[in-house]
Amino acid sequence: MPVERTEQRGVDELRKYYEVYETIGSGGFAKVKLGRHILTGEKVAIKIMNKKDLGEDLPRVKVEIEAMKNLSHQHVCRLYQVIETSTHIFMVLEYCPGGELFDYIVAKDRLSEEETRVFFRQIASAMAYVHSQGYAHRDLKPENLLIDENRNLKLIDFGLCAKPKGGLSYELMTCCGSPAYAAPELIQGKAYIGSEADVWSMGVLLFALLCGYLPFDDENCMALYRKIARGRYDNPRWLSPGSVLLLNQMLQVDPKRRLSVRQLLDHPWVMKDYNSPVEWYSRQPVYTHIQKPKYVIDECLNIETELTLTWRYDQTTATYLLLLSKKQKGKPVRLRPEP
Ligand SMILES: COc1cc(O)cc(Nc2ccc(C(=O)Nc3ccc4c(c3)C[NH2+]CC4)cc2)c1
Repeated sequence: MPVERTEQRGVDELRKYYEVYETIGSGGFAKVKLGRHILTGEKVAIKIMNKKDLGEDLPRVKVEIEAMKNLSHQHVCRLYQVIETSTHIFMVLEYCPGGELFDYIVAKDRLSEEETRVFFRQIASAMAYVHSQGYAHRDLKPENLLIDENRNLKLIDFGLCAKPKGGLSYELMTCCGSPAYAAPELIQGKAYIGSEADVWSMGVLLFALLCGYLPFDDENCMALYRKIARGRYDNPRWLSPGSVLLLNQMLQVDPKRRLSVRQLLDHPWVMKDYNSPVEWYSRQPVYTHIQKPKYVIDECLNIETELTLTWRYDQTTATYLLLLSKKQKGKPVRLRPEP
């Protein structure tokens, strides 16, 4: 079978369930296209990966898909369906029409402390949840935070996440993520704790939101590494004393002196104007097993069977989750009429 016909078969499988429109994002070995789920009419984002382009990145994709199957949270982009053919892997994801937080910051130059606090509380909520599930994200940056239709943030791209077998207190060695947001211990190749490295990245992100530029920056990679390892940066004059203090507590070179995510949740700066800690529990827990109603198979025998359904991330999962999403948005919960 010629390659192009095999490749076309891969895309045909996708088109059984989704209309596919323009490219809305691309990076590395994948591109993301806008799509529409035919059965429910709901818009989705479809991450398209050609296996022959993936090469040694294929394990990263598998890591991310497994992670996404265990993560369901109001500030984490939802995975609806995975379609794998001989040539492609398609990840059908929650659609976030506001695009990247990165572009939002650039468009506004920098954000006010009040607006930053709204976004930062959502980031802390997502990270506390991800850590509670035993994962470290390891690539936190404004490009990996999308804005949904209600101006809420959604964390994306778990391709570099880690779930140490012994739990998050176990040390990691892999150096990964984007240098400007990477913690000193990570870029120095030391053994590090994923959640502690994530807090450093959150500090760099908080600085970028409040200032509109990076605390550690240099075109030369080695010069950048030296600045991060030294941990010295200037606070612009418009930062409040509360912001300066919080940044200092997060951008501690020694990870043991750094704030934890849990300490962030009720930090005075985070609580200001809200007077309540960040809610990090998931409002949409992922039931790994959906309990079907018990059936009495045979009155005489009165055999009760519990049919449990596991998420297969197939068309059924996508249809169920997209109908649930429609219901949560107050839209009529019905399938689109046959064309
Ligand atoms: C877990 O979620 C993931 C994981 C992953 O590996 C990648 C993604 N990538 C996405 C990228 C973009 C979008 C998205 O919806 N982008 C989008 C949608 C609409 C518009 C834009 C971007 C930008 N211009 C305005 C219109 C969704 C997921 C997620």
